[in-house]
Amino acid sequence: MSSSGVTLTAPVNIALIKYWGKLDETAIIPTNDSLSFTLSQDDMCATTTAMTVARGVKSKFWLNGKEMDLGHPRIRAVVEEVRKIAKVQGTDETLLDLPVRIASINNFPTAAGLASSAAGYAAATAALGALYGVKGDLSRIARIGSGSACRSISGGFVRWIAGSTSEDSIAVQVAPENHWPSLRWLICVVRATPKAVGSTEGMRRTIQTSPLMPARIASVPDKISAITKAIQERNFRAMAELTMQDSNQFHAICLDTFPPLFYMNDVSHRIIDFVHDYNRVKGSLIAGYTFDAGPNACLFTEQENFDELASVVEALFSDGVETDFVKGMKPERKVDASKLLDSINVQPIKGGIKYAIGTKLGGGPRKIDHEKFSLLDANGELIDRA
Ligand SMILES: Nc1ncnc2c1ncn2[C@@H]1O[C@H](COP(=O)(O)OP(=O)(O)OP(=O)(O)O)[C@@H](O)[C@H]1O
Ligand SMILES: C[C@@](O)(CCOP(=O)(O)OP(=O)(O)O)CC(=O)O
Repeated sequence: MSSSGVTLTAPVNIALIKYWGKLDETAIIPTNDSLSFTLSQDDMCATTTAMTVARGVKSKFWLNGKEMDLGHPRIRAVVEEVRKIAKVQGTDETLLDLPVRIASINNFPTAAGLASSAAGYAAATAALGALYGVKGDLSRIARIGSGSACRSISGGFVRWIAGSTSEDSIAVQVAPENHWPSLRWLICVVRATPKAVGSTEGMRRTIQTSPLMPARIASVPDKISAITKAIQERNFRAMAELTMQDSNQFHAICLDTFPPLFYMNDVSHRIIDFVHDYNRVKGSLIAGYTFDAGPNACLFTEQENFDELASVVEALFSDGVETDFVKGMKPERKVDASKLLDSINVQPIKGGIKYAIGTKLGGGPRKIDHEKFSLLDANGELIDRA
């Protein structure tokens, strides 16, 4: 009954210079360029299967095992755009006319400020693109699903060029995934439940009400140039400073929005204090942070400091009960942080961080064995992989 199917994974990306604000809400044209770091899919990813089914069978979409509305404007826009481009490129129209089934799962919290929409729409775009044989740039298709998704179409460091039309608002790679192999990330899950105000609504409110927003938009081009140079030169200090400052500015803009957007919480603020104090104690800027639209902290450092950073974070913020605190890429060894902790002027918050995910720089979407890992059976029905 099924005619063809594709299964693949797509990565999360975390912005170092944030996207926040749209000039065009439907086409998702942002107010400014943004620049991100693609995380390894060995640790965090969205997995998506897309397949055509026989005429007369209903098209369907499942997210994390739950059926969703395929008529949702964003997912529908992605399906329609992939089909439109495939048609122009000469794909057989009988294939494009068949009903489609899509199933996706995230192996990390959904809608909690950990860029699930980025990985999810990049996976959907790449899977549909492969299903229909689309060639060329997929980033502008992923962008109409969720702006930040365009950056998950490539690995390494990626810049989303704002552009001014649906055609020229695309993501391009600034440096490949093997450019800076020593970088390590520790994604600290402070809260895994969906946030109160989603990014789309939050940025709409900011555009309408924040008097500080024009100054931020004007400051972004210089920041993009400076961070691109820092990345090219593998200058950790410059990259970390620019990233932390941009995260802080983004959250200042959120507070300047009316009514205000409180994405970070007390634990997030304590983590920020900790990173600055840790750098002070170490006598050098060796760790940085950035926060998306939620309280979860994305900490980063280089490989030589990763084990110590993970141990100190665990000592200060874990509940002390969870034995498997760091998931994903684990530290090679536990470091005795007691001496260091004596010098750090930050009060612990026990249980403030539920768990952390260790990871590094990674590549763009990758096809996986459809027969083995498909989320749909041969009839296009959901396979329970929970
Ligand atoms: N794997 C997926 N496939 C398709 N759509 C997804 C997937 N994962 C998430 N989404 C969509 O993205 C929405 C969540 O987006 P939202 O921007 O609110 O959160 P987030 O992406 O986790 O956080 P942020 O963008 O602030 O980092 C979900 O409600 C769903 O509509
Ligand atoms: C804070 C951010 O993570 C905002 C991401 O916003 P989304 O891409 O989720 O928003 P929509 O385009 O409305 O879907 C910053 C960033 O990733 O650049």
